[in-house]
Amino acid sequence: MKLKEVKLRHLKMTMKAPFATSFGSFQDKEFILLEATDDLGNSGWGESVAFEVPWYNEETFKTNWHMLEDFLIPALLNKEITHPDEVSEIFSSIRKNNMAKSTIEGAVWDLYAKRNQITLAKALGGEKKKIEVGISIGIQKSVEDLLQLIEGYVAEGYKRMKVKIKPGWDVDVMRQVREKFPDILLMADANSAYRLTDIDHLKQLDEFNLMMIEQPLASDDIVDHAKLQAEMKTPICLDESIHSLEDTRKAVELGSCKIINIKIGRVGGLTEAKKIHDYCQEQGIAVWCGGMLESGVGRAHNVALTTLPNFIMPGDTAGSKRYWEKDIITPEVVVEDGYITVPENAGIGYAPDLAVIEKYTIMEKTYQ
Ligand SMILES: O=C(O)CCC(=O)c1ccccc1C(=O)O
Ligand SMILES: [Mg+2]
Repeated sequence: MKLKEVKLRHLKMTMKAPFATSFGSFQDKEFILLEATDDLGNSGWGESVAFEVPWYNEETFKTNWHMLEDFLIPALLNKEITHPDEVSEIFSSIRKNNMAKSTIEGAVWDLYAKRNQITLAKALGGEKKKIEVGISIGIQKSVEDLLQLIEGYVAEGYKRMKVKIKPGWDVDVMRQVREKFPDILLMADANSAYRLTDIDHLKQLDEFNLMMIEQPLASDDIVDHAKLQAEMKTPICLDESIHSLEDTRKAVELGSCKIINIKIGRVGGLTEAKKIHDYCQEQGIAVWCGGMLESGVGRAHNVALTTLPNFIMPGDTAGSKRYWEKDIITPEVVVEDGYITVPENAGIGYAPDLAVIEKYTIMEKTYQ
């Protein structure tokens, strides 16, 4: 297959409610949608999960646009590609910029599946017909607000509650959540808000029977996480620290975590995500699929990846309506009783709605 044309669109969508983490709050989401057209006229879709501000990692949607326009699109246009795994090889001389790489690599995977008339899930080797999902809940104004939200999400059927924490919004909050909901699957995500010197404070979280604590320490650390894990009963899950299979191997060998959150963008695409999945499966390390407040296109990729067998814990891929008044795909991603039914149409399985996409588009540019 050959990519004959690539279109980048800069979209702006507004979430129903702000989402607050230890590093900042989001409501407007500006991001890049990529549409690649092959030699048969098929369209493959990818989404950049980089945010406007480099809080979560060093990339932004503008650095992604630059990388795509100046390096990544030219490296793929009109090149014969037999399998999407070749994309990461072609990009191997370009360092990092994983979210930029993943944007176009995802579109190539979608095209590959569409050309073979199979679902993206099947192309990846996934077999689940439905996937179990949880929900990630931002920092709230009051504990009452948080408890009320959790009550609603439990009633909707979400299988696992993830509560964002930061210094001043942690042990007491988790205690109150656990008291009110003694039996739910519960976890906390600190987004790197602590240091190893906070170890005595963090150890108090061991009381609450949490499934895991996600990324408590620095976003570039695996050494201090190993020291913390040795002292904590609660499993540590790494998010920000893991960019590749190599990072995963080192973290597992050091004992830095017992669980890995796989985000396709953070690791540079589906091929690397699958490698991490396979390695963790061999090592007995559980994985689950993280989220980046995606639109329907990125969400569809997450759904497909989660069909792989070692995604044994509910992910952060909530339904479209948790984020958007109107998502950009038809149908939207729907969660019923905590499950998403994996779509059966070829490729990502949801159809990007061009009319809706146009409404959210600020700028677009085509490359041939
Ligand atoms: O609902 C989602 O998409 C996941 C939300 C989430 O937790 C998150 C959102 C933005 C940046 C980082 C994270 C994270 O997983 O750390
Ligand atoms: Mg996280």
